[in-house]
Amino acid sequence: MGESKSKIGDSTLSRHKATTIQFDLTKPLSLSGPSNADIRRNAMLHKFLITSGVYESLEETERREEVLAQIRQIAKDCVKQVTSEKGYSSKWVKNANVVIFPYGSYRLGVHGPGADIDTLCVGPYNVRLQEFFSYLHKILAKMDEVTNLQTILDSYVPVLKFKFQGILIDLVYAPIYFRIVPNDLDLSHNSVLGYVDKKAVPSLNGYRVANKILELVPNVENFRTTLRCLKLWGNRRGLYSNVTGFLGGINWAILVARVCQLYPNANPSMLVCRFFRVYTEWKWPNPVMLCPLVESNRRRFHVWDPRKYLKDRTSVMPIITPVYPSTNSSYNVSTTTLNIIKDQFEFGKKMCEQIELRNGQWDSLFEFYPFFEAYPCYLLINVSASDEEDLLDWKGFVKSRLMKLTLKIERAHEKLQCHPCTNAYTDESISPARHCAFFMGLKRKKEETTEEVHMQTNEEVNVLATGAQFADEVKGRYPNWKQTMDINLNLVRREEMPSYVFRQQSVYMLSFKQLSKLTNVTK
Ligand SMILES: Nc1ncnc2c1ncn2[C@@H]1O[C@H](COP(=O)(O)OP(=O)(O)OP(=O)(O)O)[C@@H](O)[C@H]1O
Ligand SMILES: [Mg+2]
Repeated sequence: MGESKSKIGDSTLSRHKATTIQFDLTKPLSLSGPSNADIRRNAMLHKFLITSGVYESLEETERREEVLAQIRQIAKDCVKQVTSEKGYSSKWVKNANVVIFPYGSYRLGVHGPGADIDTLCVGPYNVRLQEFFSYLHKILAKMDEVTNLQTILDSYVPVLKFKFQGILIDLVYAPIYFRIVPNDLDLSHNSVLGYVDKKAVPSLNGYRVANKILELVPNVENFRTTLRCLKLWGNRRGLYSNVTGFLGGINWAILVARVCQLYPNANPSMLVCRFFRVYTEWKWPNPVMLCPLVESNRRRFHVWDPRKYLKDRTSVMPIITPVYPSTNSSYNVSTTTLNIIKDQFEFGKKMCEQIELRNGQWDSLFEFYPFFEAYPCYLLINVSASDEEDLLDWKGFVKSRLMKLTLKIERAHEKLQCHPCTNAYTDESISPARHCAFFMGLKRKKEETTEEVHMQTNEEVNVLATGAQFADEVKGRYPNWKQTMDINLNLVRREEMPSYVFRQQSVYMLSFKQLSKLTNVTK
């Protein structure tokens, strides 16, 4: 096929040495287009995607647009009201404006049914983030169409999360140093970053990144279809979750976009197979980048660069955002989760080879990962609170700390390997609104033995002690912790797995379309 493998992730780099990291972008690996067989496989893939329910209905698309229009109006009223209450003239109030920029998977055009809409709201400088969120929170709390309202101010990107007519919205806000925010505001040029506070840059960049990705791929439609495939695949193989140390939407988007650049004329079925070929060959921690790193003369922001910054040398699977200031979007991936991801990519490569060789079915590639069969023992992390609202915040916090638990166990028990499950489960017999459970598979590391070995009693005791320590730390670190919020950890053997896990697992295994209609399952 005239393809060259030589430059994938470059060199034989085995350890993270900044000086030997490959920063140059290689040229396409192949300019070949699809053969007749590729065209047939692509048609089968397309059918498979439709039956898997990754596309939303026209009705839902229209509803999303209506919801965005309503949110724009509410946000605009909100800035007007805050401006007025702060004593600005009636002219200021009249001119107070916001511009809404959807980003994330919605902007990329790859969102499935039930996906969130990530929305950037740019407002005037006189309405600060806290004021905007607090005012908007009050307005939304009174609306019947709004549920699950949550303001998260202490995260890297402060966000207001809510469901509007059942559609999940993640709203971020950036006040800009303009007296009047023009409706045709252009965020593409780097100079726009000079008009916002440093803290607002990550909020603006979500939108800038999505736009840049679309600009940098050779064929947007092929990119979209391939990305839909990989998002579905990642979900089914238990790899779709940034917070648990695997890969989130942005990571999949950049990984796929790079493959599209390497094979500019390939169709989606080819690109899916090339994806696994490229990333099973990739020499991590060489970074995946879509364009060269851009530095600014003013050096106002940190641009990811292990040649300059020691901290950036700890990235194990760098996937770099394509706009200034570039960051490593996969900072949560650890050596443990990278190994799990690599194993799964090998699985993907094997399945694709069979599909290509024997004209196999796509189902085999997209098989669900049998998480609850894969390990002899599991750590069960029970999380509870007194009501639904408290549980929502508390379990979110616990989930964001699970990565730390993985590292803690592996550090304390060198022989063990941890595999966090990306889904949360609920024992319906307790009270779904007040409890949920996370699981981690545990086994001896590969080099120890290829056989499954149950943990010894002293190991079990030690793991539970590490777990108890983790539980205390999480409670201590959670700023809104209450006596009624609890977390406890137990070990469960595979044969003793509680039955609610299997009932809910089968719910997860339903297609996305059906899944989005079920409200009692936590993503
Ligand atoms: N780790 C990160 N680094 C840089 N940007 C991020 C990161 N996480 C999220 N973002 C930004 O926020 C956007 C929305 O994140 P989100 O997790 O909703 O992904 P998504 O691409 O919308 O996929 P999904 O369909 O799962 O919602 C991303 O597209 C990206 O621009
Ligand atoms: Mg999203």
